[in-house]
Amino acid sequence: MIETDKRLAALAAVAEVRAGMIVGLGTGSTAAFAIDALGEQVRAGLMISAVATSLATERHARAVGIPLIDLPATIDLTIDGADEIDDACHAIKGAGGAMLREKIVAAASARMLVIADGSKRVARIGAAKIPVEVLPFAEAFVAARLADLGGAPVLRAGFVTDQGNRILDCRFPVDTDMRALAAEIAGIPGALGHGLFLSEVDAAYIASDGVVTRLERGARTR
Ligand SMILES: O=C[C@H](O)[C@H](O)[C@H](O)COP(=O)(O)O
Repeated sequence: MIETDKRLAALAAVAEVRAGMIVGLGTGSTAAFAIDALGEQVRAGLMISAVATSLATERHARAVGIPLIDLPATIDLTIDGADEIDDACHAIKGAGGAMLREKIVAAASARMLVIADGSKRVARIGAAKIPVEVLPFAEAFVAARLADLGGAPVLRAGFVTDQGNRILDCRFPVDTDMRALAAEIAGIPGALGHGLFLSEVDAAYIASDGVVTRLERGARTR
């Protein structure tokens, strides 16, 4: 059922893709449904080009025939999954370790859509692990700073990002001010990116028991 919901959410987002667009392709099991659907449309004649947010997505996109380009200055529309999303379209991403490239692609995008099954929808983000990508040289230093912030960082064992870096998974107290936290993490030298997406997501398609709900963010803040 969850797989059906992931697919339905993905199809709803893919319906926003128009000919000629540059599309950002997310990473993960939900984004994979969007890549499959777009690949089908490309093979049927839809002209788009795409930017991949991970090496896995790059391989998948090539396999289904979607033409890929390097990151341009502007992307028209990005479709990506999330680990948690609230009704204001604040999200946590990065369970698959791709959040650094995902954040760059999101920032370059005129519009970003999150797709998810209903298990990802929460009243307030923060229960999911918040991953922080760290330069290996700076691992102990960044871990200590994250611990000072209350994040109880844990190294993701055996995992190396597409950029050759490590991930520290953090859990912060539930009442943490996420916007202040995002700024604090961004200010730690050696912390290269994190999974808090507080301003990037414009809308979300969330499917539960076969019904797709669309969440639309208010005024864009960036
Ligand atoms: O690094 C991984 C990405 O942020 C994914 O988009 C996120 O973890 C959701 O993945 P899934 O759709 O597999 O739950």
